[in-house]
Amino acid sequence: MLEVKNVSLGYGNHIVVQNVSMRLDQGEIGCLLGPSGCGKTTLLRAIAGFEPVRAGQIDLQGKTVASLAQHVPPQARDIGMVFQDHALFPHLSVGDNIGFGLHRMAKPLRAARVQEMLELVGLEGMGQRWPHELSGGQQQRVALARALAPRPSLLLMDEPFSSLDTSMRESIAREVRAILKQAKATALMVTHDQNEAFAMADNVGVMARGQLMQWGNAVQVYCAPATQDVAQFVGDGALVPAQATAGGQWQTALGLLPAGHPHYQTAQGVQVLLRPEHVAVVEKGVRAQVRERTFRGSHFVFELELPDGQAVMAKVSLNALYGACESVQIALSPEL
Ligand SMILES: Nc1ncnc2c1ncn2[C@@H]1O[C@H](COP(=O)(O)OP(=O)(O)OP(=O)(O)O)[C@@H](O)[C@H]1O
Repeated sequence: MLEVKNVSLGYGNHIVVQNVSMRLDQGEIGCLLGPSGCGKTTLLRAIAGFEPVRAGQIDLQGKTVASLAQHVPPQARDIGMVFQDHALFPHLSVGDNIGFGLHRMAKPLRAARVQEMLELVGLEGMGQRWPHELSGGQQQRVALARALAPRPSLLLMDEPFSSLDTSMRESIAREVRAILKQAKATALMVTHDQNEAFAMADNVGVMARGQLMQWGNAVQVYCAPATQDVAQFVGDGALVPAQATAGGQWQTALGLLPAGHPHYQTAQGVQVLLRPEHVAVVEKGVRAQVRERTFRGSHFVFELELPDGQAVMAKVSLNALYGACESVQIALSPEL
């Protein structure tokens, strides 16, 4: 459906996306996730046709739409777009916003399609309203309906929930996922919010410094980060020094980890990833000082410091009443 092959992109003399390859199958939802400035939006814009490629090629439905030799303009790519700020037309009703891209359709067919889209996004009976009469989440659903109405072969979404309240984003992302699945749409979203990406995507692409570091489902990306950048960007945790044992395991300050535990060759030697759930507060273990305690609803996450200054994090039950600066004993979780 969408295939990006060894694509590099840039502005002036500056290359900002390097040798990225990825594919989305029909009906699949992908998310590009990464820190600010890593090149996510530039890649999305190139897929839409707003940026030329510097190397590589982009295929849509088996046809090359971008390469050094070819550039199909955005309007000829059969792509729908949803932007950060919804970009609804304030002087058009909700129904006319949704029908905007359907001008070539006969009027009755167009009205029927608008009705169908209103139902799809759960806004039946709101076609006559003005955009300003809707909540932020409802406006976002109108933007989605407008983008999906012409049945584009690919939907691109650039930070579509960033103007919404943080507490709403994850639930809206889940809602939008259900709508996209019902419409059997193929979609690619850009976000820097991992909860949003995990709630929305079949596969997540993690970018750092212009490169796609990993493309996989949420569990793969969280449990087996392909690179140090992915380990640090996705989820909580700390990278701690480790030495290989004769048996192929990893020796750390907290004990032995299995050979397959996520580990990375860094400038400081091999480091292993310790997620908060990998570390437990115990009665007898290694002494550590609590630096900070964050409430996470079902548990606390403690930020701890070992005697050598190494930082680690631990997932701790709510009945643990330790506070900042207190000393605790920690060990690797028995589940490891
Ligand atoms: N029009 C432009 N001209 C020159 N440089 C640009 C332009 N747009 C983006 N850049 C640069 O390209 C790099 C990638 O930007 P891009 O917007 O793709 O990142 P991003 O990952 O989407 O970031 P954010 O999450 O902050 O939107 C950045 O270093 C940025 O400064």
